[in-house]
Amino acid sequence: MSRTDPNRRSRWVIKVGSALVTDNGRGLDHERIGDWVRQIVAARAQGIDVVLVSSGSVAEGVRRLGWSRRPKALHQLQAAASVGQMGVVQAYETRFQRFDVRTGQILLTHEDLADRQRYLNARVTLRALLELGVVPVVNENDTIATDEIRFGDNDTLAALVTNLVEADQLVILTDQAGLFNADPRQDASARLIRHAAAEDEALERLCSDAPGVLGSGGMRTKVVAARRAARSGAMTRIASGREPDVLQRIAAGEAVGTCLEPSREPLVARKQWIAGQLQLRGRLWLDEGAVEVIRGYGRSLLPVGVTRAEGRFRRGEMVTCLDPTNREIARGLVNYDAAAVNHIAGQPTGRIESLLGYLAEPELIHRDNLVLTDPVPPGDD
Ligand SMILES: Nc1ncnc2c1ncn2[C@@H]1O[C@H](COP(=O)(O)OP(=O)(O)O)[C@@H](O)[C@H]1O
Ligand SMILES: N[C@@H](CCC(=O)OP(=O)(O)O)C(=O)O
Repeated sequence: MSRTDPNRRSRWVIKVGSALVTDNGRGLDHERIGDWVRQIVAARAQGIDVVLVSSGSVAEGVRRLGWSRRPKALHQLQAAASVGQMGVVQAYETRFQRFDVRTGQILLTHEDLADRQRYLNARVTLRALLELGVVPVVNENDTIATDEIRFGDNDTLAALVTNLVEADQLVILTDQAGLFNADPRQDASARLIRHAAAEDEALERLCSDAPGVLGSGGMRTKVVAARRAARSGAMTRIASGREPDVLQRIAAGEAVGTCLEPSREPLVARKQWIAGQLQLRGRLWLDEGAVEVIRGYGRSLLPVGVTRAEGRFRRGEMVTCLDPTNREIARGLVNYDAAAVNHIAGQPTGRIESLLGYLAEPELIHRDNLVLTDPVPPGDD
């Protein structure tokens, strides 16, 4: 479902930082985790689907291994992440279980989101989890990511996940009340910024480079994350995870923390984002019926409405959709490669599996991934 669908539940990505999750390195803060879980369960009942991005694996691993401080060597960080991640996911799973809500672990690397195929796979999995009512718990796959390919901080990862699932809002919970006009650790007179434009590059200059002892990005990566999230039209909220009922108050519309708003209207942002993502790799010709349901009702494109395909595109790449008179009506990310599309063109969805031997998706292009081309006024072509 796209952001414009009136029946759509809203979607938040909630990121929680290491210091919060591990009570400043003392160990997983089960009580606080339980409190966020309670609020997430309440938010879901109000129509908000949540993807959780949680840090804490390294900090918790360091503690479990009995080390006195965060190591510098990558192999030690990776070992700590491997040990600590067990505790992080277990803590969420245990708490959600009390509300009869399932969780699913997703560990991502930079490459998973840079490579189109893997990007699409991650997206499909996350969407499937949300449709099943599961709360995905995401972290970077620290155990295999090397220095060159690491996100390094979960603020960046959370922003990319926000774009990936087209979330309406990215909520970054941290150990400060929000973004201040100077680092409150260094300047006691620093004031909280309540509202700003996410694209405002001057915000970065307000952030000191130093993260907390346990965090890795500091405030700068949060501000940059807000800018990234704004590219797909999402708003970012930076707030304290220690504030009572913080998530519920945000859901109720209260001005908690710092609100970083995208300047562009979400649909415009979303269109530009899809269009800016990829090059056109192929063309699909649609029959009149498909043109009508896509234009008129914003439906997904099914194989039955396609007459033929041209180009050497792969799954996940962008194709243009043409009407029988060669006029472009939409662009979108296709779920099958060119050979497969030509094989299933004109066929009902129920036959995909027997024709190809597998079913990647029931749609050729899901409506979430389909951007209508502005209609050409009569006589204007
Ligand atoms: N302008 C600022 N406003 C708020 N915090 C700031 C600012 N500049 C730097 N910081 C620092 O960023 C820290 C939060 O970043 P970090 O430790 O990485 O948190 P997290 O673990 O939640 O990701 C704060 O504790 C604060 O000291
Ligand atoms: N993947 C790492 C994330 C480190 C990180 O970004 O921490 P933070 O700046 O506290 O969100 C971990 O789980 O320890």
